[in-house]
Amino acid sequence: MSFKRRWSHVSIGADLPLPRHQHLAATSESMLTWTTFSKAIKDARFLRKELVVIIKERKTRLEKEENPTVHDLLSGILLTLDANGKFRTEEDTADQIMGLLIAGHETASVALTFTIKYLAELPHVYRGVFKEIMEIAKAKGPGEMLNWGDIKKMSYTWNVACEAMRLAPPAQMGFKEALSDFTFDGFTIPKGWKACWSVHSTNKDPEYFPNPEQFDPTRFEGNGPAPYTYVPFGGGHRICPGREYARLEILVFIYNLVKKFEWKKLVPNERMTFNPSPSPENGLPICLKPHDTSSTW
Ligand code: HEM
Repeated sequence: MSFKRRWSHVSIGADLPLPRHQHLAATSESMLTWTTFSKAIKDARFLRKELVVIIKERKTRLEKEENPTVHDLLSGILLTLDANGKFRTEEDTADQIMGLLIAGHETASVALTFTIKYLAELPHVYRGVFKEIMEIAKAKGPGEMLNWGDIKKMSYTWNVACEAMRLAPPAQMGFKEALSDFTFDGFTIPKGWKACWSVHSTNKDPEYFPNPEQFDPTRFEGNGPAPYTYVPFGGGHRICPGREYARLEILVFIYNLVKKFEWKKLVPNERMTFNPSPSPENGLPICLKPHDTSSTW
């Protein structure tokens, strides 16, 4: 097989099924300028309108059923009463679905992109992940799928993904409402004010993460970081409900990628942009090399 046919060029960061700006729109509207995101907002509004049409059709169908049952996300949202004991409006349902698309897809895509980036840049980290993954892979029969026990064994790989999310958190910030007046670091925050918490600066506090810019997955060994010092998934009772699913998604993806390939970045000093999630400017193009080839880079 020729050198060229054995290698594939793929673009990881830009690999979203919807145009990237559609995923960004809901958060961008409140945080970023209208000029920068006017197209994103327009697209999001268009998507929301389309969703409302689909939701109306589904609602009509469900109303005609004698015993409607939940069989997917949309029927689940439509058949569940909200906090006020009422069924959701079509608009509210569309917002719920768009929220889930942004919360569940963009975030995991960013976490994977940066894990792949760091694995390309740090061969000793790649070797550690490869070793852990091949131990699991070698114990598997032909075609045997990963199971929960295998996922639990991928602790080093998860530490690597956690460290990637520490340095490049997919969600940059969030808002919390003060339930009572309080003083923090000399500033008084009155009850009812919205406080913006930053994942980025929390994750890089040198008091808890010495040499904060250095990639070091061993930070997560043992008991790992102290509570509320590492917050890519937020914290408290509104902590990300999708975090275990995200762990599964990230580990299964990395397992399958590392089992078959090593890779190198095609743009060595690719610039990172924030809009608002971190994103490699060129979409992190990489060159994949299968393990079973003797060709060199
Ligand atoms: C690497 C992947 C992910 C990251 C980094 C992430 C991050 C976050 C963060 C920072 C929050 C705010 C938490 C807070 O306010 O304390 C959040 C909330 C949320 N996430 Fe995730 N998330 C990820 C994956 C997912 C997935 C896969 C889903 C669903 C399938 C999901 C669904 C949600 C939902 C519904 C909320 C709102 C929870 C609430 O307000 O009660 N997330 N996520």
